[in-house]
Amino acid sequence: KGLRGKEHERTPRITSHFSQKERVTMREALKGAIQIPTVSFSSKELNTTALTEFGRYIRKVFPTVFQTSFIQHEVVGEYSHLFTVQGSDPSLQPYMLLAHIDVVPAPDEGWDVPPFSGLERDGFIYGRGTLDNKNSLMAIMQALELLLIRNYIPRRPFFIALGHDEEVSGVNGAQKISALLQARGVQLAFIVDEGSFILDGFIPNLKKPFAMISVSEKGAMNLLLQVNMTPGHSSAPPKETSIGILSAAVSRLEQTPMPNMFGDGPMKMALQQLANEFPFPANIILSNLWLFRPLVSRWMERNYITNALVRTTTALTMFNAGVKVNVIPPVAQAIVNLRIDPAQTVQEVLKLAKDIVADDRVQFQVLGAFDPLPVSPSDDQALGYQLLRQTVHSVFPEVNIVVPGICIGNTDSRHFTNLTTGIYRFNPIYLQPQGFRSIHGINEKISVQAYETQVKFIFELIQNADTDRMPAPHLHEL
Ligand SMILES: CCCCCCCC/C=C\CCCCCCCC(=O)N[C@@H](CCCCN)C(=O)O
Ligand SMILES: [Zn+2]
Ligand SMILES: [Zn+2]
Repeated sequence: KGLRGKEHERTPRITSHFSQKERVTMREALKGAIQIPTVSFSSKELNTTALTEFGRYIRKVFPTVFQTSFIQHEVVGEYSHLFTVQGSDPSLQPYMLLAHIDVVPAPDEGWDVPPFSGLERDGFIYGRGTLDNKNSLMAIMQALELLLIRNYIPRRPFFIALGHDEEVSGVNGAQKISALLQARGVQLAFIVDEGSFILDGFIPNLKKPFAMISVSEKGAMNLLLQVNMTPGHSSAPPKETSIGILSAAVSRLEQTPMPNMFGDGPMKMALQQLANEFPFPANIILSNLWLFRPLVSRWMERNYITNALVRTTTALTMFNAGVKVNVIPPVAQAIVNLRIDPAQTVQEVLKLAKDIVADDRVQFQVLGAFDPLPVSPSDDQALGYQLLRQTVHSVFPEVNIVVPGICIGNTDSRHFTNLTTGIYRFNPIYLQPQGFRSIHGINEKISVQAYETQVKFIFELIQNADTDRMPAPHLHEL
């Protein structure tokens, strides 16, 4: 199965029809992946046994990928995987499909079925990772396996990168893969990663689902706030304690939202492109943002998810104080997790936070921070965006709106800005608000049908990418 003599040869298009046996095999393969508890608790606490087992598992369920001579497989950072698919036309710029192996913890409480059972119930496969992100990982590998079984030879070279520590920063997985490719002089046409969906029911009055391809992602900052006071006997307390001062400070942060930044970024473009899908008068309002921008920016604030799309969010996530019931606490500490709007920077947000707290007794320490990601192109010449748009239209003919957006969470793709300006975050599956809450929450699940469609999507996308022409021009879906 080498590429010798196959240079520039086009293999005929293969229809994405899967046999009953293949459909059973692919769903069982996903269940098996869910059963391996590749949990990242912290950057120092990964389940390395499970990560090793996962490496063995993908070799077992995708044998053709591992046996194909024009595909090179490397383990990076001990547990991450990089596949280099040569492609028969090296003159075409490569792209990358990205997914991650690790998942966040999932205590059994609250789940209808145990989170690592991979059980199927009423047409859904349940478990941690079914939406974030073993569905993508398995669909990418499965689609390639099925294409190879059908003797498909990709024209355009591409990489598959499977990070093992995305949930705790990606520094030992995605970041090392990125450095390795940079050292090899690789430049990518585009990257497709997790991070957005075909959104259904997120916007009141908008009945139709639409695909949102995230072209940027928010920055982040973990801020430690600390107050030190002289300890003493609780029978004669001072007027204010470290706990009281710190509580007031974090409460001010929670009660004072960061400024609404809705303006010229991807979200404005998204709402303009969605305008005609709304009933009167919202359609008129959204088509005339030059006039109604203040009204729309306030409307976006009303729901906690759309609110996250227009401003830096402030989440109080940890609080620690006190050593004994009758001791005035010497120190109180809190951690605030901020997600930074693409129109702001870490430094601007840090200053805003200090101004809101406005109390010199509170010390600030930035535990970790990075700026928002640059906005990837979504114009007619943006190959990655147009290929995704084309593939959405063919695999989901009922979805006629594709818009650019921003990703409110962080993804491994942020480690690849050195290799490409085209980073697109998109999972080809329908997501309702309930599904959104299940990500990192309880009863995360994917329908068997949605997973099969995700495999079909990647199967089509790989073939669509094997073109040297741009997909048909973008007809503004207004
Ligand atoms: C007008 C349109 C309304 C749209 C509503 C938007 C709905 C948002 C949909 C999906 C967002 C899901 C985000 C999934 C990606 C999150 C990945 C993730 O959890 N990353 C972690 C990384 C942690 C790294 C350690 N620092 C995270 O962000 O916490
Ligand atoms: Zn994820
Ligand atoms: Zn996650």
